[in-house]
Amino acid sequence: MSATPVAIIMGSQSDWGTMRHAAETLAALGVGHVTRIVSAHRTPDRLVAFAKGAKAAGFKVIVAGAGGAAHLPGMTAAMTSLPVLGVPVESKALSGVDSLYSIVQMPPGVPVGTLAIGRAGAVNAALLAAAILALEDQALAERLDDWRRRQTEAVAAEPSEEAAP
Ligand SMILES: Nc1c(C(=O)O)ncn1[C@@H]1O[C@H](COP(=O)(O)O)[C@@H](O)[C@H]1O
Repeated sequence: MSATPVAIIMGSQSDWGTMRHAAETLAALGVGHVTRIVSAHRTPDRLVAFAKGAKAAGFKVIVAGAGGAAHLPGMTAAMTSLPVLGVPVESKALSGVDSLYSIVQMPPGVPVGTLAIGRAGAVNAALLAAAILALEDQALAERLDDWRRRQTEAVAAEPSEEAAP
C-alpha cells in the first residue's frame, strides 16, 4: 500500500475549514494522505495534471470537496477511474444545496460517491476512504473497527446538564 493512498483536494483555501475534518479523521485512523488546492475553474491545468496522474502517483482514493458550482469532483472523476468521494462544502448563498446538487447528479457512467454537506460529509468521506482501503489492509480494518467501538462507547446513556447543548 502506498504511504499516501488518499488525496484530499479542494477548490479553494476557504474549503479547508470543512476539509480539515477529512484530514483529521484519516490521521486518527493512521491513513496517509496529502491535501491540495485544485480548482476546475481557477486552476484547470492543475486539475488535469492531478487527475490524469493520480493513479500513477499511487493514490487509491480521492476525496474532493468544493462549494457552489462544485464541478471539481465530477471533473476529477471524468479523468480517473479511481474512486472519487465528493464533499459538498456549505456555501454562503445557498447553504451548500447548490454544492450538493452540483456533485450528486452525475450522468450514468461517471460516478462520484457523494456525501453530506459540510463537516459530516468530510468526516464520512474519510471513513469511507478508509473502509475502501481496509478491504485490502487488515490492520486498518481493525483500526476502523476500534474507531467505531470507541465512538459507540462515547455515547452516554442519558443526557446531562453539563454536556448541554
Ligand atoms: N466549486 C469550486 C471549484 C471547482 O469546482 O473547481 N473551484 C472553486 N470552487 C469553490 O468556490 C467556492 C468559493 O471560493 P472562494 O472562497 O475562494 O471564493 C469554494 O467553496 C470553492 O470550492
